[in-house]
Amino acid sequence: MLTDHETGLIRVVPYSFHLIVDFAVGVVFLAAPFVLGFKGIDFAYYVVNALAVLTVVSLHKPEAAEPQTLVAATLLSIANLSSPAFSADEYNTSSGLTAAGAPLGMHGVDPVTFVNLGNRIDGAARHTAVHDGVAYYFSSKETMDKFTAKPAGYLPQNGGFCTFGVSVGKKFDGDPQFAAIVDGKLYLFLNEEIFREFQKDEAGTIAKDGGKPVLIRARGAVEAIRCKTDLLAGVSHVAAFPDLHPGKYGPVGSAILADRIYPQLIGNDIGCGMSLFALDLPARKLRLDKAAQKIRVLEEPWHGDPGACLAADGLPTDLHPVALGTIGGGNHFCELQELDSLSDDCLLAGTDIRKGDLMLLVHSGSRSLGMAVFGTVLESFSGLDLDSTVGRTYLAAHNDAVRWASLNRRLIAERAARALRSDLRLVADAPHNLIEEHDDGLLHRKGAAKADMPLVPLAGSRDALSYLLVPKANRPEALASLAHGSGRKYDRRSMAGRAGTTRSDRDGLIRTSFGGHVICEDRQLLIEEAPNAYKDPNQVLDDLRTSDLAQSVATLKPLLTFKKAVNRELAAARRDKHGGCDGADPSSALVTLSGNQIPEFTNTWIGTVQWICKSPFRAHHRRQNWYVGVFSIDNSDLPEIDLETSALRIETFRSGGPGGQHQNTTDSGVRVTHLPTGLVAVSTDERSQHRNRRVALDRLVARFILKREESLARDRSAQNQLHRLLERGNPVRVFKGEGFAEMKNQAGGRR
Ligand SMILES: Nc1nc2c(ncn2[C@@H]2O[C@H](COP(=O)(O)O)[C@@H](O)[C@H]2O)c(=O)[nH]1
Ligand SMILES: [Mn+2]
Repeated sequence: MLTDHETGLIRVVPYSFHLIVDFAVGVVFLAAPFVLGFKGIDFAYYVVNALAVLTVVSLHKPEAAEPQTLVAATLLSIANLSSPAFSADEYNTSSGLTAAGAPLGMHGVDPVTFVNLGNRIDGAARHTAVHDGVAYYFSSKETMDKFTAKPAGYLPQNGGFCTFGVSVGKKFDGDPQFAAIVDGKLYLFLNEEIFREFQKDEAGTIAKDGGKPVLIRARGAVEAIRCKTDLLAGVSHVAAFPDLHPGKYGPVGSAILADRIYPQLIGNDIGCGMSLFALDLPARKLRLDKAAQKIRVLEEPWHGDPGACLAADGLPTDLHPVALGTIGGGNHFCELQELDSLSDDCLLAGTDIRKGDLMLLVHSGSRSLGMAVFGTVLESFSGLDLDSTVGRTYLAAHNDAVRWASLNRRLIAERAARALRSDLRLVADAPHNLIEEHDDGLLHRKGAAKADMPLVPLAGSRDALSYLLVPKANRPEALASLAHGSGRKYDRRSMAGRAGTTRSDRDGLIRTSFGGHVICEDRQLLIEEAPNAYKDPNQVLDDLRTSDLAQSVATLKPLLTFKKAVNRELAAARRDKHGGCDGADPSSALVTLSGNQIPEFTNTWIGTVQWICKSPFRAHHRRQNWYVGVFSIDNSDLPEIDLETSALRIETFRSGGPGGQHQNTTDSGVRVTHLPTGLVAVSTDERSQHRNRRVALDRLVARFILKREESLARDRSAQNQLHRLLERGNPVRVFKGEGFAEMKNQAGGRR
């Protein structure tokens, strides 16, 4: 056995040598305090360290590695408790961990010999392959290579859980001693008794597992969704899809019908969705390296005409123009893909797409517009009544954000297409975070694609195929929705230990197994969004197919994924200014106060506050005096909108909206102007003037709230400049030390 010292002078040494060195260190540490006459804490320090080293060395038995494995296993399982590892939910890894700490599948039995020859042979740790976070042992390199080339051909069904258990909705250990191969697929069972039960009705038991894909693949999330929807009043129907996973406010991959509006179910990225476009450029003509340079334009602000674009899409001409044409952070992306296969041309007749075409898949939402809209109802955990002013106002602003997000995806695609000198046409636009008014209630889709349309994209990951789906129309229980992606397997925080841990690992993250490129110059984001953070999209597709919810008509191969580029000149300038660091730490903070004695309180703080202490963050900095400027900002004079006053001008006009013939005979369109602010809202959405008036008023209120949010944000950034006015000296309060003890003046008052 060898040990690998990644940072040592001699990297790989025999394990026995490693043990001898450790043993010698232990003996020296034990002898040193006696020889050198140490006492007290020094004595204890050496003895405790010596005993720890010698205990670990003594645990080793050369012929069997179990003790170390056990220690590692215990530590790892404790570590795993604190970071959700969904793979434990999807795969049966009850046989423990490998020596390297990965969960072990199939009880260490070689799945390839089992499937190919029906032989149950134990694999060896030296032939280990890891798939989806689970390790499998193989009896030879040949079987391991076979598995790596095509894992799906050898993996046990139902994640290695007992097939009979799964058929009755339970997850029991699947023991390879009790196994069956049916149609080339491997099924495992808990014990002999259960295995005999299975033999009574093989086909029936296997068929039953196909009906429960969600329960098998995401049990934790299903339990979470049940809890969540049990707590919400007025929920009448829930549909969950195979990409289901826990989200910040609620389950992602779900459609929920309720009689109230639950903004929390949608969160702040209102209108997020996937839009797929076909380019007029065949993949064979693409120069990937050149395209990678050109597509960086997406990081620059967009310089188009926002007013014209917004108006053309029936949106207010000044609705959040600043962020238009840009992707945003998180897992949003613009991906250049090749149409890899097309299953049935006639199904796609309308779209005129062919194998070998270049496509763009854009995933983006409503940026800070959605955040501002959500910010107005952040605390409405018990939902909003559709007939309340706040409910209608939220929904109107939400609807605008959904349309804004769709327009934004189109603008992003147009920018990318222009950079690649190509035209483009829309193939599918499917939002997946939105609320819709339906006859039987309010349909909340969170990470569930709107599927009452001919084609729906299903995103894989930047290193997996994506798919184009045709939804099945005859499944009302799916609430006109579908899976939107593969869904997260690991949360963002836990990705730090799962990807990009070594330099070569990190370098690998910007290449894909399809020979593609990834542009993501934010290292943390690159790791958080690594392909292994996601479930297998092929499995999601399989689940959709077996549940008869959709069929795939095209596969899309990722070539170039754009997420985030750094403007190198700007970054260098910023680094120079901040003396080598990027100046990313916050230099000011905004504190909002409420209550009735605010002036009395703030008067004792406004001015300069001094802190006397060596900085715990800058150990070598000699400075001991730090100053903070405290300024008061009063935003209580922002006007409230009052719809009952004569401050409104309401005009009607002949509408070009969906009024059909009706539109020519009456003035159904309504324009409302709020005279003090000049804000205008228009509606031609409805046939009746009365309803258009209501919609326009709702829009006006929503726009007013947005304006307030935007102006507050602007004020905040102006106020952040205040720290430049800081006076160093003459402090109103002085604090000392890491405990911030306040220093008093001679009269015993504040200094
Ligand atoms: N083709 C790509 N798909 C990706 C990428 N990163 C993530 N994804 C998939 O998109 C969905 C988006 O999920 P959401 O809940 O945040 O809307 C996710 O489930 C993945 O399947 C990528 O770079 N390329
Ligand atoms: Mn999304």
